Amino acid sequence: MSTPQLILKQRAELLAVLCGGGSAEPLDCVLDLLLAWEVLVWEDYLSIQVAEKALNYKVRQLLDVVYDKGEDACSCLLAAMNQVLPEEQKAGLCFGEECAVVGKNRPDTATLTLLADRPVLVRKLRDNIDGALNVLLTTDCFTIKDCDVVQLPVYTPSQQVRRLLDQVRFKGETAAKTLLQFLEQTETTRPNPEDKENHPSANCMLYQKKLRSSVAAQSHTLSTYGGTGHFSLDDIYTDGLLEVMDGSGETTTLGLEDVVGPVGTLNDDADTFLVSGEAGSGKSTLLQRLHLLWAREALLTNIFLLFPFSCRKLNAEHRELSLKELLFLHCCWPDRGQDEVFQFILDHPNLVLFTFDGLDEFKQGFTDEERHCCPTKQVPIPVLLFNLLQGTLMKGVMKVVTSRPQAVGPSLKRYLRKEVLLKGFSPGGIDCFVKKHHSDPAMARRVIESLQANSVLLSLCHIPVFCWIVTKCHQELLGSQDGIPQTITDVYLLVLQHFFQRKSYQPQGVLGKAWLEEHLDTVLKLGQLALESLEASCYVFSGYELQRIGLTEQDVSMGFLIYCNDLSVTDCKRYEFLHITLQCFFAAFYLVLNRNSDRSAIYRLFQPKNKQLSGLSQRCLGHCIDSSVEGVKSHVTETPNLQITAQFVSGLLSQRHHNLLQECCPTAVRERKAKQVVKSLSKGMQRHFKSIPRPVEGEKKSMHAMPSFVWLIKCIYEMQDSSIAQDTMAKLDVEHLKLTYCNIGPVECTALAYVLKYLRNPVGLQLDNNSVGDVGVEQLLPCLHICHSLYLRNNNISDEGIRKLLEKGMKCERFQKIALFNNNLTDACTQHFAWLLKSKQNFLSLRLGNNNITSQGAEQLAEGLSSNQSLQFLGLWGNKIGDRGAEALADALRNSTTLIWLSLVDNGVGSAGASALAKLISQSKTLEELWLNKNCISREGVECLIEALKMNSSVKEVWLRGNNLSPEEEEELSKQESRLTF
Ligand SMILES: Nc1ncnc2c1ncn2[C@@H]1O[C@H](COP(=O)(O)OP(=O)(O)OP(=O)(O)O)[C@@H](O)[C@H]1O
Repeated sequence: MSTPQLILKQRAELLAVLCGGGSAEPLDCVLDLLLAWEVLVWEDYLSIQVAEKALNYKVRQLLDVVYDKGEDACSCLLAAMNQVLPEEQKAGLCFGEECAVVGKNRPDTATLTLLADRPVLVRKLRDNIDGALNVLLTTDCFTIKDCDVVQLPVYTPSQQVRRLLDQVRFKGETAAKTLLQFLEQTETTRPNPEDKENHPSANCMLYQKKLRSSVAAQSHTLSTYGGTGHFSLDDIYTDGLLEVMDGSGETTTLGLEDVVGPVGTLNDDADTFLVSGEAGSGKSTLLQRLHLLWAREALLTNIFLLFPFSCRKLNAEHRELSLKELLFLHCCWPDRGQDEVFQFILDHPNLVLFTFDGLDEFKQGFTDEERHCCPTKQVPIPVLLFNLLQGTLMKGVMKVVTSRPQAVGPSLKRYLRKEVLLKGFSPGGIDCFVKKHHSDPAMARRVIESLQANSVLLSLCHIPVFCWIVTKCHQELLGSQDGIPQTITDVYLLVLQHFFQRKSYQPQGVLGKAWLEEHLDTVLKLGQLALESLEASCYVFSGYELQRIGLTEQDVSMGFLIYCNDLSVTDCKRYEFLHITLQCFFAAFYLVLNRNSDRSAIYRLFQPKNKQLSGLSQRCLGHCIDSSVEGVKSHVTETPNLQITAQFVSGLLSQRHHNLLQECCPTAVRERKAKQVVKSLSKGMQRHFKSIPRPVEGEKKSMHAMPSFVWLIKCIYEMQDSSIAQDTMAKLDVEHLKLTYCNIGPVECTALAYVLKYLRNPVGLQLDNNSVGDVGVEQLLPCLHICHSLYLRNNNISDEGIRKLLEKGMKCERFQKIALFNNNLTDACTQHFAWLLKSKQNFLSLRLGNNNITSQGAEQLAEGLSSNQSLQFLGLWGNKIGDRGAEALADALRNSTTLIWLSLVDNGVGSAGASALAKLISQSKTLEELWLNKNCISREGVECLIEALKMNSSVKEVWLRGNNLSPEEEEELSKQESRLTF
């Protein structure tokens, strides 16, 4: 194969390796060589190195320019890449035959010498840029402005040298001569820089060792278990569901190792990887696992240094710091050669990774208003963090950030390389976690059985933090006399009981009925701390703050607060709640039980957008609020925590917990607060309903849920009062309810069904692109009777979920349409659809695209279709039904008097299938559109279709793009029948 062909064939791979690490260094090195070998002339170089263009643009430009230059230039490009790329990146690439770069005569001008020696000069000058600039300045070859252009801190030292060389060339022969003379003079006195470049020095190696061992120490146990029994991360870590979405909305499941891999990349030029997930979905734990595996050299082996940061802890850093100080103070300090280690970091951004856990907890919302690119200048922490995320500072260093989705606004999204969604545990993950948690297999089995017997509880366990609580409180759970927990408030009350029980002197399981009253003082103090600090976005507390609130050592020993595992240099002990959701729970308790709270506290909680710090919080938490941040527009990241708190407030004020709370708070106060909650929920819903636009003529009245709609529904669910749900839904009048991309998992499905079942009129429920799963499907069943259509595209649903859904669906008179594109369905689900079609003679639309249905499945479906006289739309796009499947379906549909639309796109259907479909066409009086794109139908098959169309007047279009036909055949056949589209 010729070298231009080689380049063309491997274009994607070459692009990937030259852009892969996000660093421009490999491309720059290749350009240096090509300039030196005279493959590129200066104009070519300028057309590639366009300052404002992204790296991938430049690489593409290089490939195009060299390709146009022909065979020799292409050979040289491959040779240059072979020389520049590290061995592991060359695997799988073909560089063609070794190309001898023809030795050229020594150039006769200094300017040309700079080009010919460019690769060597970059290495030589890197450690002496200041010296070179000095000489150029004093000889008047350069102005101060020229020096500034070269020394922009955003450049790595190699890039600074290249800018210097470019500038010298621009200045002309005198400047070039001056630079060469300078080099000659300094040459003899310099140590060999080449060794330094490729191999980290002994000091760097030592630092790496120290960093690895401190990261390992910090990450090997799970912090939530501190004080309540230890689990090493190895013993308990269970893989969560990780997904990434590409630009076209398709999702792919990922492994931990792919979090910083290329799959799902949306922006080649960015270096920030976001892992987003709801509260307690396991983001911090995932990061901890990543850290531990790096420290053990089991993952991210190409990363030389990994610096872990917690945004929670960065909140407490009020000093202005430089990047160097941030790294060394907050992670670990080099024992030797600080400057050398830091220089190594600056020179090798592609070997460094930063992680920032919990961006949602960072006090200040992301902004890119203040640019900062100097690694040694001290600036406030937010400026440092935001510039790192944008890549203005330390371009090329990979950054992994975790956050709840609500905290990631469009301004940050622009700087994301990709977004990975963490969706909690799969059903298999729940089992695995319980087994890891209980070393006694019999106990594990009992817990799993009790979960399986209660689908509400099972749905909660998809969120790891709930799974942890449920598993941890198994004793209270299995022996509960108050019924099985239904809501997250129930689950967190279990935790409370569990912790108090541990410290009680009473025998196991007999915490007195008045247990809350007994511990009320502790609960209220913890509640006060929790609420005040939530309002101030403060999650770490000093001993002084605990004292101020009156928390004693005994209160702390209950285990709800843990020591904050902090690597940074501060001597005082600091505390945090076991998990942020527990902080929300205590805050809710305080709002509910505190007799002195101001009367509008509940209303304010349900209007987080208008949130203002209460006088109390301002007074008490002045020290928590970063003075440098005051005055900056308030950020919205605490809203999710306040929303969780509101959920708990709703739950605690529900009638179900009347007995528990009756001795702790006067009934009249509680009832007043409960009324406030109901009023707030009702008002919140009204706001949503008012936002519903008037339907355009001919279209359905439809509501696209705003983000807080699901939250309000969850609050109503926590109250467990059907009359509230009923009253709310009585006011909703829509035909279509759209909840796509709303992070709806099984827990949300439970709440949705609880409320939506009271809708007055039937509705189309659109839940595409969520994580409903089989358990979520089961949770939706109580509202299926009110759904005329159910859209569940891309939701991880398998055959078992469908079995349960259709069992109920068959009995629901109004249920007429279902869309299940892109789930995990196989032939095992088609018999259920066949029953549905047989038994429901008003069913209209069945869309099963992009699943794994083969000819067998199609045959099963055909059985149902042959006795159905209602179906109008059947979509099987992207399955594998083949000719046999197409024949079975065509046979079964021949007697249909209702079918309007049929899609068998991309199903491996050939001419035999087409000729069976031709018979369907010849008999059908209703079919209007037949979609057969991307199959393997040849001329013979199309001719059958043409013959059949002669006898049919209902069909308007037959789509045949991407079949086995030449362009000439397509042209000829479309002339014969205008309804065919190729
Ligand atoms: N992969 C996992 N394996 C085992 N346990 C897990 C896993 N993920 C989470 N957990 C459990 O759930 C708890 C909460 O998880 P974690 O703190 O990682 O969630 P998070 O998404 O960071 O929450 P938040 O957004 O509220 O800070 C952990 O302390 C641990 O007990």
